[in-house]
Amino acid sequence: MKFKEYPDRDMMMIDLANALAGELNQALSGHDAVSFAVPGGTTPGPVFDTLAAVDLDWDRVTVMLTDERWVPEDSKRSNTKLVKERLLTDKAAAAQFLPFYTGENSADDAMADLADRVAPHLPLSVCLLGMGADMHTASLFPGADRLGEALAADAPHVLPMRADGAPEPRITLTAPVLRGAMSLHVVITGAEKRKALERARELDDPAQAPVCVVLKDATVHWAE
Ligand SMILES: O=C1O[C@H](COP(=O)(O)O)[C@@H](O)[C@H](O)[C@H]1O
Repeated sequence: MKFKEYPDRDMMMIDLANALAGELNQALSGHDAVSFAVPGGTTPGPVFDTLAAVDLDWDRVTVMLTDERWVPEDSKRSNTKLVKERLLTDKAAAAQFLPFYTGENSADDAMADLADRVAPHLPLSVCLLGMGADMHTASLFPGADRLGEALAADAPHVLPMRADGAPEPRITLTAPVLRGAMSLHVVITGAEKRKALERARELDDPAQAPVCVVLKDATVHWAE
């Protein structure tokens, strides 16, 4: 794991956005189309604000979420809402977006079709993840109902997930997809998450600390 500590959050968000833009640009120089997976939640908004204004061949970039909450797009809890409002604006509005929430009754109903839609975009060119203080990443939560399946080497690309720590059902990219990304970053803030990261490294067990699935290959970005 590479760990980058920043003097403050503003510097981290700008620096990280520039690093992601550089990696997307490099991927675009070698491929006709590239994929970019991004987290939802409360942390990545400022990274998206900077990235959205970057000059890139965004029309050759497919953006997807690392995970989605099974709520309609107009819900405050929707990760799609965040991405549409903060990332897919300005220059990045030219990117393609691959939504996970389909409006079907449940994430289980959507899973097979969604796995087929994700497949052509793998391996992910660039993947940015968040992490919760409970050491979940994407929607791989400790104790989640299908965590074992999602951690398996032969896991499907996406799986529905329910967990005590998650107020609504989720759909998430699985461990092999996340681990297979050509470039992996995790963005976290605050003392609690830094402690959680240290705990995850001690445990070194994705069943207890799901973020461990990516830590070996990821750069973790942290600011107080
Ligand atoms: O529920 C989620 O949580 C994680 C972490 O979110 P944060 O609010 O603590 O930054 C996020 O990475 C994930 O995409 C989201 O669905």
